[in-house]
Amino acid sequence: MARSDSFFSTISAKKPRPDGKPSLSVRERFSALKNLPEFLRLVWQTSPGLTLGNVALRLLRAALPVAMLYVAQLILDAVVQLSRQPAPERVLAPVLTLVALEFGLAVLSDALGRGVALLDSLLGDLFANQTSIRLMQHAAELDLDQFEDSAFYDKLERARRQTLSRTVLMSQVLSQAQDVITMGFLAVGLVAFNPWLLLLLLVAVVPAFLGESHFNERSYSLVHGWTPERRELDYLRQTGASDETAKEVKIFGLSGFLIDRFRTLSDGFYQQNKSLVIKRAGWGTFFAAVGAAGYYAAYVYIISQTVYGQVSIGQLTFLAGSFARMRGLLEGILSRFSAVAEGALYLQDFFDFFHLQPKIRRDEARPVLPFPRPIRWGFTFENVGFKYRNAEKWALRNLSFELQAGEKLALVGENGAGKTTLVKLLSRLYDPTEGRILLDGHDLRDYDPQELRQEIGVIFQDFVRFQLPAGQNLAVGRIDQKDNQPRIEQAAQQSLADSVIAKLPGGYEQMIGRRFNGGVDLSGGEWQKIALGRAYMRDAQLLILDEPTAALDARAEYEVFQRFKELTQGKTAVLISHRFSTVRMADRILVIENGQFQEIGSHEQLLARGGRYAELFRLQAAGYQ
Ligand SMILES: Nc1ncnc2c1ncn2[C@@H]1O[C@H](COP(=O)(O)OP(=O)(O)OP(=O)(O)O)[C@@H](O)[C@H]1O
Repeated sequence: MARSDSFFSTISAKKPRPDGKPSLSVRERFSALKNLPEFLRLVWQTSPGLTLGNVALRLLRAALPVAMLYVAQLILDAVVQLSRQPAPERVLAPVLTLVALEFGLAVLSDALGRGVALLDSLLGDLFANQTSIRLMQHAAELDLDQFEDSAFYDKLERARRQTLSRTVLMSQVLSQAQDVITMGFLAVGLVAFNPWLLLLLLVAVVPAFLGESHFNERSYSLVHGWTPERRELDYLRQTGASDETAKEVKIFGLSGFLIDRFRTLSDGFYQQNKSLVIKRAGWGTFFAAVGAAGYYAAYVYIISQTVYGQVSIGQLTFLAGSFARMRGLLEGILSRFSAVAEGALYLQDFFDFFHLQPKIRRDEARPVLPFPRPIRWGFTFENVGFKYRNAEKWALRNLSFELQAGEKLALVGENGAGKTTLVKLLSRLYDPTEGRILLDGHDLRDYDPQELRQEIGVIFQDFVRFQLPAGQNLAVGRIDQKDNQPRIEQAAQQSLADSVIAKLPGGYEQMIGRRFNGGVDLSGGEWQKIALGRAYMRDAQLLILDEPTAALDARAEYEVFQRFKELTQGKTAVLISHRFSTVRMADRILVIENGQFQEIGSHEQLLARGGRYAELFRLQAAGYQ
């Protein structure tokens, strides 16, 4: 074998992982075990009853192998004894009693095994469900900004993927404890006979353990390092075959492109994994042979002791059985140790994810102001600047203006000008990088973000098309009112969604979207009316509509805005639109260009001013002539 391929060179070289980090050392692996107590605490919290039952059954089961071997020894010795007596004096009854005892133990062992498997599976299912829930809860608390960080996504992805493997880890840890106890029982018998046998056992098993743990470490490194690519693979798989993308994939003939990329990535992983599993199989065979040699050496020794009359035939079977069993157990314990250590490493990702804390949250150390009801003066932007994570360019800079209480303000600007960003800052999905935003004279950060969001109704241009029944799709605007049918119907009337719902076969109960059975899809404009209804579900003091009518026909748009003016009387509203027919209805219009303040004023004032707004307005008006 080439030097570079040898096990010893790979174990010593600390090869870099595909993600550039060095591979994990044995010490790192041991230190990952520190995650186990916290993990076991979570298992216990999942169900103390099932956990206790599981441990009790496993303890009982741990004692059975040595008991069965001992009964087998008694049976053989009794048989040998009997065979030496003259035939008429032989009595079978004591032997049969022993056989019945062994039969009972065998049945008990099987029943306990099944009981353990049952409790493992129930506990595992509960644990997987609870961790998935915790995962969703925690993800919901985090900042939007964190979701835009790819390292965060990788963490989330690893944490999510491990929901199932963590239940495996749980039974591995419990089985480990069970096997250690069984080993302890068996070791007592073996040491009593000859302590050297125990040493022989270690010599037979330890190299296999080292090999196994080395390859586990490499396998973890490989999988860990490939997380971004595996995320991309999932994305490609989803894009290549999903209802949402099928239309464009077909029209643009994208399937070949997607499949090529998938093939390149998946082949890369396959090749790296293949070389690893081949090496693993080779070294595994070698170490298994070493283990077998150890076992047969011990066997020969025990046989010779039997031949020379040092031990009985029954003891021979007990010792040989003990040794074989211990070898199996020790191998299992050691290799499971590296699997457990590997699982504990993955656990690190899981806990890391839970240790991520949002920045935008109520600061307990800072006094929190009650949200003003009603808002008295409004919002003030003071020299506000914002840069997205990892972005070179400022999305907004030096922005100062006032949004007065009760005012309808329209935002105008070309694509990428920063309109949506402004709205995200207003609803505290992000905090400004520079400057500050005030509400009634106080920094927005002095209010509870939760309360602030309750007072704001925002419909974004990329609103979510929830695959839910029509009524609930509206109710997501205020989910605690999901059973308040009159309120849902009122919101539907206000947003014109009522006419859409009237045409659905199932009315408010009709599932919308094609993902689930019996779902009906809507047109873009119909979806928009539903989304708009979400804003009316709220009793918000500030309503923000980010291009709410882009997909509506001219008549619907006119109606929506007539209603919008009526329905938001006395409320503050921000409206983003590229249609000037809509924009001109606002009290004032703020024009932004390249993230910078350009001008502000009423439609008439801005036209008279002859600036950017007037230019854009005339440009659009010319299109209609
Ligand atoms: N999540 C993000 N990460 C990095 N950059 C972003 C992100 N979202 C927006 N940007 C950038 O910030 C700038 C402003 O984007 P924004 O969405 O606020 O523009 P907009 O005026 O709403 O555009 P449109 O009219 O196209 O909706 C753009 O240059 C955009 O590329």
